[in-house]
Amino acid sequence: MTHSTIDQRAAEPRIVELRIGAPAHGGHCVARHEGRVVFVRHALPGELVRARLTESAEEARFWRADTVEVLEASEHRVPHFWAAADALAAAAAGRAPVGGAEFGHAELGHQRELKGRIFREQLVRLGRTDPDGAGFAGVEVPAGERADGLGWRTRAAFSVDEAGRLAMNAFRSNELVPVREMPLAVDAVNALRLWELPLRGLARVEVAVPSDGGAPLVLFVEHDGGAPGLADRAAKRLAEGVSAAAITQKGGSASDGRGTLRRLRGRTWLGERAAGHSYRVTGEGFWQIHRLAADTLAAAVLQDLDPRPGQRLADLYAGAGLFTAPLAEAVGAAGLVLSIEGAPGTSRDARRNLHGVPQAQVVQGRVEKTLARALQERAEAGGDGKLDGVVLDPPRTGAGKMAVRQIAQAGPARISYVSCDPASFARDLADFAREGYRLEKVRVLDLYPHTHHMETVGLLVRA
Ligand SMILES: C[S@@+](CC[C@H](N)C(=O)[O-])C[C@H]1O[C@@H](n2cnc3c(N)ncnc32)[C@H](O)[C@@H]1O
Repeated sequence: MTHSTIDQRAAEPRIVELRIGAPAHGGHCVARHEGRVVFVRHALPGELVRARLTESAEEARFWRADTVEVLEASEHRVPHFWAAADALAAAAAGRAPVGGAEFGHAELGHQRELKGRIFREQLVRLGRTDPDGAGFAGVEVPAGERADGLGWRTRAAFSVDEAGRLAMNAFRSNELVPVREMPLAVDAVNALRLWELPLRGLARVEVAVPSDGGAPLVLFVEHDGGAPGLADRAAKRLAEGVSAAAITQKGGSASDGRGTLRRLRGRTWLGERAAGHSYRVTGEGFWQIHRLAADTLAAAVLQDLDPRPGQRLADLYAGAGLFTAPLAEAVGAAGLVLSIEGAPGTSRDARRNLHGVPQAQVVQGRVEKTLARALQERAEAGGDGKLDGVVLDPPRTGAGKMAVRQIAQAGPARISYVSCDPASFARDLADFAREGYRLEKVRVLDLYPHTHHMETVGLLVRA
């Protein structure tokens, strides 16, 4: 019996005809084939499609499929804006579409409607919470967004194929698809024309551009033990003013403190501005991806937490200190913002960004391991170890029970929860409910147009 769920019979793909049902979390729609659930990509609710089974092990509870032909199209279907990500064009050419624009075949308004349905379903099913009771008013478009939903990514990561071409991965696959544009990225990324650089022998290329349009930083990721000088050669071909660095990955990324970042030209960091503050973000260090996200989220968090002078707050999963800086300003010298970030490189950025702000206490470590201890230390130093408010912005996996319990034990009156995943947000909501918190208000922002992702900002208060 095979334990692989990937359908290896590529020479003889199994095509099935499916009537498409509801949208599901993760960028799929649900269909049924001979009683079994099939998660179908690149289809829309109501459509009749022919789909290639991409995972179809007999023993699997559900299968996966990708649309290759639309027999009855939804009224919301539109031509895909990006050939490399267009599933139908890819199927016709006998290749897979690149991931990262999996909703590009739907009108933008319909994409947001689907995200709203998915969000509501996750909250009710996993969070036992009615989002409408918390004022959920549908997925919002951030102020300043382009009407076509393109040109928003300030960060992009590419692979390099064996022929040295800039490429991206197909969904859940090692298959590399060469690309010569990235329509979701800001113009400054496409203006680099990375696909024209000599990349053969490099592992990946990552690019970041400051949200306000400053000079880009290109990271050339070298294979461990790869030929020397490849990154230097590619960097020389970049336009003047573009910074470049090389990373040799030894099982991790530079911001994890396990890789090495080598300056090739210009700076190894980006200067970002948001919420009236300046930030330095090194190499691979975390910064919000959508050009409008940092300002939009900081404003939402400040509105929900409503910080006052002298208050004690915590910014958890703090990154380079995006929320810590404005919160520290609001609580003033008599207050406290405990800023906890796990990645050593990103935490070093936070330390630099908050240098000279004594009320911001930067702690590097995992929230679930450090929060209770940091508060205990404050209690031993004469405080009560309590917090007035908390903002948490965990990675896709969410905060988890241990972190939720420690946050609740600190007794904050207000918790602002920023989330990029409705499922983990919903699960954490259920844990917060067990600790006596309820969702008072929730907003969902479309900070990832043309993908299935969404950003949530929830305000929790004591029940
Ligand atoms: C979604 S980002 C948010 C960063 C920041 N709030 C911002 O908006 O720029 C999540 C951050 O959490 C960090 N992280 C992931 N797991 C963590 C953990 N268990 N404890 C602390 N930080 C963690 C990541 O390194 C990343 O910087």
